[in-house]
Amino acid sequence: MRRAMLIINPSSGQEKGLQFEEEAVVALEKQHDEVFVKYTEGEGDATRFAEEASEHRYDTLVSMGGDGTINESVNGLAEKDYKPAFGFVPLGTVNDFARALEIPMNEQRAIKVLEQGHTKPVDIGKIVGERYFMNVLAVGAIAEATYKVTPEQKSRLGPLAYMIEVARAMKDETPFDLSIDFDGKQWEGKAYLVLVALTNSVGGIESFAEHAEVNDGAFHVFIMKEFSLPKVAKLIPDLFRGELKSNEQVEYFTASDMEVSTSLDLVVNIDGDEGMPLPFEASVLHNELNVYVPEKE
Ligand SMILES: Nc1ncnc2c1ncn2[C@@H]1O[C@H](COP(=O)(O)OP(=O)(O)OP(=O)(O)O)[C@@H](O)[C@H]1O
Repeated sequence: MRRAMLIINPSSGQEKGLQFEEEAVVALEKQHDEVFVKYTEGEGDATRFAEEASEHRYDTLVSMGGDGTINESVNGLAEKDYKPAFGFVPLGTVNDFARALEIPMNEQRAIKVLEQGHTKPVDIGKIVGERYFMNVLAVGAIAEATYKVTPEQKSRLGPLAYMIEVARAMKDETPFDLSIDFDGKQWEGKAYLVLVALTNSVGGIESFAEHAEVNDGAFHVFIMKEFSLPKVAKLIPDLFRGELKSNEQVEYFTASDMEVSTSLDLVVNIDGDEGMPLPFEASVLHNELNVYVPEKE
């Protein structure tokens, strides 16, 4: 008897979830005897539903929503003794996790991926003692600028809305003292921004950490060091060419475990949402979840 749970956030992606409910149920019924649908009403619901799916040993958990809903679902599954296979239909603005896994942005095609039933093991990030994440951690006032993006800007401009706020913040930014202990080594220096990417796609830009694989067991750490104006101009072309890690304004390394502290009162941004004050410790949970992905020919 195979059972699937389908979590829908009815408010995600301009309320597209309910529109695709029936199609998703029909797709899941191809490989499951029973499909239970749960609707979120607010923060924490997707986590609770995912915990329930793990506790009651569902074979599959599927979430339809934006990165917020997917993140909450992953938080309900990570490090549980029993974990259902996890699938999702991206309905958000940025959908970094979907981009990294090559899950189509088109809802019907994403639902087809569930029907094919092909899964692969994927890494998850853990902020020790706090929570889990799938895409990226960011530290610096530039990262904090992303909180200023309103839902209206997001639906009007998409990922560009974030870039505009970041560009605004860069104008009057000052560097901070940063210290990262990682895998028995240490990096110390002045920085404007630190990004810890678990996948290639950051802020909707798939070339950000082009070489990152979803299950390489590594964080890809990018530190934007003190920059001089003529040189900073090269950051943008390098970013879109997938060469950010070799830019001379950027320090790059990989790590599987790291502790990050700074001189300023900064808060870590976790997958686009405000997290907790520094310092924090993060580690990679290698091959933590089995996720539905398109089958490669
Ligand atoms: N029924 C609901 N009505 C309103 N908000 C909800 C409901 N259920 C969950 N939420 C809230 O929705 C948020 C998650 O939204 P999510 O990120 O999935 O979609 P989105 O905002 O459309 O996507 P994105 O952030 O990528 O644009 C959570 O903060 C959660 O509390």
